[in-house]
Amino acid sequence: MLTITNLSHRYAGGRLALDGVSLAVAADELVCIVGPSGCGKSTLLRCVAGLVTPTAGTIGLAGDPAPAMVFQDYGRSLFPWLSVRSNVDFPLRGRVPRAERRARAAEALRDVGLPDVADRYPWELSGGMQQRVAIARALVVRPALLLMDEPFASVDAQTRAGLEDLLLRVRRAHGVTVLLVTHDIDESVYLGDRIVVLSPGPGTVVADLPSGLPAERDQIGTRGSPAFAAARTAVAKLLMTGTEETP
Ligand SMILES: Nc1ncnc2c1ncn2[C@@H]1O[C@H](COP(=O)(O)OP(=O)(O)OP(=O)(O)O)[C@@H](O)[C@H]1O
Repeated sequence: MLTITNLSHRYAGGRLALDGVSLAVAADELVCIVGPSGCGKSTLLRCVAGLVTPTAGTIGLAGDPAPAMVFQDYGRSLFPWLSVRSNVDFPLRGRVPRAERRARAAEALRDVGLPDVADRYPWELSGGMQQRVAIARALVVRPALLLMDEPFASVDAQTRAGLEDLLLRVRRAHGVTVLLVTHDIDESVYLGDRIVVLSPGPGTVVADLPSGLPAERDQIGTRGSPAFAAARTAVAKLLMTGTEETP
């Protein structure tokens, strides 16, 4: 689905943000990227989204999946002057007739568990609900690839757990491939089929680990399991030392 090869990016000011990152994501996989602040996680996602043109390396997207992106800051990514319905169907404007746009927005809002808020405005909703609207807006284009940049970092812990489970349900229901950036080790293990650990900036891939967890996850059982503890410890060590553990 996605093949990133030797990707490097230097911003105009001269700062090297990424240094030779290679990474492949198969169809239907959910891959989490973790790394210290400033290591280039957002830059990597922006390169894949086409928002930033990397200075070196290649990004291959099989089948032209036209990725959709969800940002951390839902407060700034939703349009406050548009209703929830209009926010969600916005990416379809000019591409899809109005009636179908409306139907698809309603379907996306049902997918994120918000069937009754179409006529409300984003500022009338809680932070967690707003982020669900942002996810619905990403789903409305039926993306094969969903890019998520710290999507749950701005909500409280309980809302966050709900949104994590929502993402796991949605990716299964829609067979969507997900590349998700987080600085939260536990979240990367709970959500990921694989966890890619980046070094301090400029980011390079330190390790690419399978989570080792069964596909079915739940907040209590999974997080309390020995496999979860083992994966969390492995990722934490890699983040602290920046090197792979020798057996
Ligand atoms: N538009 C820009 N112009 C110049 N430098 C930038 C720009 N955006 C990011 N950088 C720099 O590139 C480096 C990587 O930034 P990036 O936001 O990708 O890291 P990150 O891992 O996502 O950080 P965080 O976890 O703190 O969000 C940082 O040193 C940052 O200051």
